[in-house]
Amino acid sequence: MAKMSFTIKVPATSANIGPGFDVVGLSLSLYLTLTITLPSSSLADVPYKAPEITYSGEGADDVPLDPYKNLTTRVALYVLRCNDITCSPSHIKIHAHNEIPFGRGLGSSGAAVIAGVLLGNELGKLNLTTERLMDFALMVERHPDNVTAALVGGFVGSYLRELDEKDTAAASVPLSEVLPEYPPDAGESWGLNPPAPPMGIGHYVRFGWSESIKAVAIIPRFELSTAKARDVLPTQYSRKDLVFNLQRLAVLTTALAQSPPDPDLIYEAMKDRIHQPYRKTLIPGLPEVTSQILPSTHPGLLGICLSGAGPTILALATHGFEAIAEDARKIFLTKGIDVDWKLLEVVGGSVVEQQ
Ligand SMILES: Nc1ncnc2c1ncn2[C@@H]1O[C@H](COP(=O)(O)OP(=O)(O)O)[C@@H](O)[C@H]1O
Ligand SMILES: N[C@@H](CCOP(=O)(O)O)C(=O)O
Repeated sequence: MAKMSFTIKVPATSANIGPGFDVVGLSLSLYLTLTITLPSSSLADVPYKAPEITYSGEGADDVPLDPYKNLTTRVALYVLRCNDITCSPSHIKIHAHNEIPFGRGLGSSGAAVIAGVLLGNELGKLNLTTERLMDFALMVERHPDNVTAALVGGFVGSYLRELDEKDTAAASVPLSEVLPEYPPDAGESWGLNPPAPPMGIGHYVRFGWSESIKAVAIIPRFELSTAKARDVLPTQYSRKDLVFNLQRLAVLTTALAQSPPDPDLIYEAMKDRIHQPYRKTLIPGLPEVTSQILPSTHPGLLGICLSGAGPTILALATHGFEAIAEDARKIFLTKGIDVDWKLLEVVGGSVVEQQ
């Protein structure tokens, strides 16, 4: 039987970049790559067979290989079912190779969600626009910073449109309804389609990025789920703290595009009072690393912050990468935490390629 295949390659992301909590994201050079093989001839006479998943790389020991439990294939099925396609094509094989560590603040779940949306779009031959792909991703991920950067690439800012009452209700359905448990028990029907997203939920703009700036990801060897790191955040903030972040974010989005980048401007512009102060209880060493590694002590450093919900630290720098990472390692070691570090580039967004 002749086979056809295609690949879906989705980058890692670092969200927030200090003051831009739930607003800005950066796509980085670590990838989740799916290779999908499907039979080219009809299998009308053969019983249906659900996708067969194999997996290598980060998370390989933990990730569910059951297509009704795996995040990526569940999201693909959500996209298909919202478009009146009841299941994936029969007899497909999906190999996932993942370089993005789980639960470290480098957007592994955002990448899995975008991979799933793109997979559903390809399998269903749906030709969805970028805007509609985003709608589906936002029904699962709910904050736009990682998924936008993972889909479109680069340094991006995004907001969620104010929805009317009906669309607010549609966009607020629990995740268990968006990604219900499948398949039904033998003999039972698949039920109604899951709730489709409202149209045009997310909007974004890509900022400039100075090519001289690289990202040092200092990755502690422990996982922190984004849900847990969101649970420690307050629901209300003082005007002083909001203005502190807004002032810095306004400067940061342009300062990172300037050549040469100005460390005096950027270091201060990457400070935050909305999420990092609350997350330090979950990440021993966070305040020390972000306050002791400075442009004056580490030439080349531009700014330093928590990556996404953590625990990874993101240092933006033009040179001196190793000294920054090794000194961060020393500080984390005083708290009993070992780290790995990677020098990453800012890259383009997701790519689907027919083989
Ligand atoms: N490639 C993947 N395939 C399936 N599930 C994934 C994949 N990547 C991440 N996940 C799921 O997302 C979880 C991590 O999400 P989250 O807590 O938001 O952290 P992160 O900062 O890495 O996005 C993992 O524990 C796993 O359940
Ligand atoms: N804005 C979110 C970003 C979460 O990113 P992740 O990579 O940790 O999933 C937050 O800060 O909670």
